[in-house]
Amino acid sequence: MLNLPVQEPTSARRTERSNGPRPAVYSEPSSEARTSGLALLTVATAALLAFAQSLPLSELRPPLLASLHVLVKMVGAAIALAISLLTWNTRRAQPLNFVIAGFGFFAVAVLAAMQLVMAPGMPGLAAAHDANAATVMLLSTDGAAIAALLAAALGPAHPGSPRALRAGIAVTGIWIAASIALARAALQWGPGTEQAAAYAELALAATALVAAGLLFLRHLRGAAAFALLAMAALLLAIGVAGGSGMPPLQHAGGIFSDGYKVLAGLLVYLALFRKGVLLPWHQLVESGRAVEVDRRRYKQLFESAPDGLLLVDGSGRILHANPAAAAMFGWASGELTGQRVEVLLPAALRHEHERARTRFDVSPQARQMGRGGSLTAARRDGGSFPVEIALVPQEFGDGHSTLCIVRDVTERRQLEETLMRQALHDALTELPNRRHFRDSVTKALAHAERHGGTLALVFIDLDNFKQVNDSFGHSEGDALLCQVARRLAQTLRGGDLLARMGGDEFAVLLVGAQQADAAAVAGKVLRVLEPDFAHGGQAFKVGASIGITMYPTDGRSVEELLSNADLAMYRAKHRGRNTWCFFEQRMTERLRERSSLQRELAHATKRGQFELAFQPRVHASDGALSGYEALLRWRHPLHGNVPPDVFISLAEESGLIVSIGEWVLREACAQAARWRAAGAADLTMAVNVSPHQLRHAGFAACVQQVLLETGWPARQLELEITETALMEDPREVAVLLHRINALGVRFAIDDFGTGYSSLAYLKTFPLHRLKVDRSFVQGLQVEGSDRVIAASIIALAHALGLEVTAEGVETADQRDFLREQRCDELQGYLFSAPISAAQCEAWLTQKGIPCRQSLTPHCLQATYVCE
Ligand SMILES: Nc1nc2c(ncn2[C@@H]2O[C@H](COP(=O)(O)O[C@H]3[C@@H](O)[C@H](n4cnc5c(=O)[nH]c(N)nc54)O[C@@H]3COP(=O)(O)O)[C@@H](O)[C@H]2O)c(=O)[nH]1
Repeated sequence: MLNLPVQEPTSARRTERSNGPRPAVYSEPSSEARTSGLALLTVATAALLAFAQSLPLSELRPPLLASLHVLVKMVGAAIALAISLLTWNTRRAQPLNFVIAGFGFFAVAVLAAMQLVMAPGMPGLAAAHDANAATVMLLSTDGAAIAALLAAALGPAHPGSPRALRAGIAVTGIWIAASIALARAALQWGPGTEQAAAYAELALAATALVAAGLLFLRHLRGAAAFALLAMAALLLAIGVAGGSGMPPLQHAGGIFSDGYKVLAGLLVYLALFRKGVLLPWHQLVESGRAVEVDRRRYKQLFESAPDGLLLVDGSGRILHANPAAAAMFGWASGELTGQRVEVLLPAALRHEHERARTRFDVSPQARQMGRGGSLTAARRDGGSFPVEIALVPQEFGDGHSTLCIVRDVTERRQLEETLMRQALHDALTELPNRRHFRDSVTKALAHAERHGGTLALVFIDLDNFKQVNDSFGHSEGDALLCQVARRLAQTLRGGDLLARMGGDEFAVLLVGAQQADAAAVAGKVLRVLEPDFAHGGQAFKVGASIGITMYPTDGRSVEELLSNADLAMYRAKHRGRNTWCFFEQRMTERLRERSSLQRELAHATKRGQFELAFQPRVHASDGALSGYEALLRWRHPLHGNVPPDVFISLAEESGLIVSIGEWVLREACAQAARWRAAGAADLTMAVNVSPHQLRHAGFAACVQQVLLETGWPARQLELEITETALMEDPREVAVLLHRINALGVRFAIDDFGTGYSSLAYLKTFPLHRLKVDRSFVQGLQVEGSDRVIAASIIALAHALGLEVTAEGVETADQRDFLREQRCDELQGYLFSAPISAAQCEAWLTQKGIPCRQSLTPHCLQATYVCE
């Protein structure tokens, strides 16, 4: 059986000793029944004594009577001595008032013995047999007993300090010495002191009665031992009063008087015995039982604890191991006892552990679970596993030992690793994520700063990914991202950190790289993305715009480097995508300028800084005017004309495009209505619509409202929507366009050929026109793919029942080719640049509604070269 160390730690015992005896011994349990039994016994004995007093003892012969009296006195002295010895031996378990009472009874014992020595017929003192001296001794003895009981009644019930004990001993000694001195003085007194002695006896008896009352009062307050003392004081009072005026010996009355005193002494002995011996013994038995209960409880806890518990002695030997520890380390229960604790460690760690244990033994300190990190432990079969331990130094009487609490953290460690992996890696591509990347850059920066190194951050944003995602669905998009991640990972070196920053953004950290290295990596990235990506029978083309920042020239913190790389990447996008760009300081200046422009844009409408320009569209067949495209112009008081390419994107970023777009729509329709009123009845007004406007819930209502307000016929309003905007959320957009189309409004798909539209979806939109992007038109001069593409787009549009407008027509060759391909409408500088409303009005007024008439150069005062 496992014997747990349940004794109190020596340190605890030391503390207790220094604090003196436990106060618990004074919390005497009430024992009313036993006290009443004793009271009955006392009363019975007293009654017996009273009865005995009626016996004819006085008829006994004087020597016999004297012997009997001496015997009674000897018993009394012996009891008094027993009381004082008991008190001395139990002085640590007794309260101070009882100890002082016990010391008083020592005086009683000594003085009673002297009385015996002084008795007639006893060999003894020189002054023996003197009646006065004997009376003094008797009075001193009785006085000592009564004083002792008074001390018990009035004295403090707390433990006595050594000083108080010494004082008690001194008083006792003084009392004895004073009594002897008085007895000696009494030798000089003449006869006739009997009367005074009788009064003194009566006074003592009265004092004993007072003591009895006080003791009884203390008994009533809950201390059972005082009941015995109260009864003792009462018997003493009877004894003292009964013996008053009698000669000390050879008198039957004196024997009875001393009998009461003997009885009183017995009760005092019993009271002190109960207090000093019985109660502590009961408490000892009780605490022994409690200790046993505790021992069982702790044993149960030890054995059922889910953690491994090992009690290891100072030499590293296992004293006890609980079943969980045995199971954890692959040992049978009980086998670990007696083993060295190092058997639980892999061989390679044992020596180091022994040294650490020796250091620990020199100054053992408790260690909390997991504080010292995790350790590797060994199973009996040689397998290892991670553990955390807590150490609790133990100090018992048999030397110090250590309780080791061992926890197998294998599962927790696996979970932590999984969580850590999830927290630092992208779930889709399994590449390090943004957080991981930032952490790595932070560390690399710290290292580079210390060692004067360099870093390059290559920020990669895929071109056209959004269109793929929107057109072909997210699963295709995800598959494409995984392929991109694989290709990038394969093309980079092992030491380079490739991360997915989110969406279609990737980043590479190149430690120790110079500009040339970063440029080489950017070039490699573009090359590796060049071949088509294939998934689900589809082929996708994905390019990338790459921004590069260098440490330390372009920034010194992660935030700065990342945001500058982002700026450089945007620059690359503006440069036409699929290229890379190093960060330059002026990019941040441009950013600042853009922010300030964006703030001013918010006030441009109410400050009247917006104007519309109108670019004519002509019929390809005869060059007759078919309509206008409204184009927004921002006349900035300081910056002059801000190009729409700049401010439209700012308006889109800030959301201002919704209100600005509404202003354009209203102005364009109002203007067209005025021209209509002037006779230009059949013209179409085309207005550009941003994807942000389409996403705005009130767009359809806004169009309806504008048409109502301006009176412009819905069928003569054409909303131009870019291919990309259509494909952002094709289903939602189709629903919206059908709602607006129901009003009669027509739709043109703008910049066709630059985006990624699905022909399947094109059929679902209520489209009327397709505008061929000017990038194809401008490539028509030379024989090549653009001619083929433009021709195909026109044919496709016609096949879908759409009219075709070619944008950016600048030369007659372009016009002729487009005519040949049966393009319906033409728009471009060849016919007119965008012109102001006033210029258009001047022309309309002069010519009188020239609908379906050839435009002439002079009338539009613009670069107009129509034949
Ligand atoms: N959502 C809105 N977008 C608008 C609005 N107003 C303009 N825009 C868009 O801004 C982009 C730039 O427009 P802009 O600078 O006005 O350029 C237009 C023409 O000036 C230009 N163009 C026309 N003919 C020629 C030509 O022969 N050669 C040549 N190099 N450029 C020419 O093309 C632009 C019109 O393009 P498009 O809209 O695709 O028909 C532009 O994307 C505008 O759409 C607005 O109110 N809302």
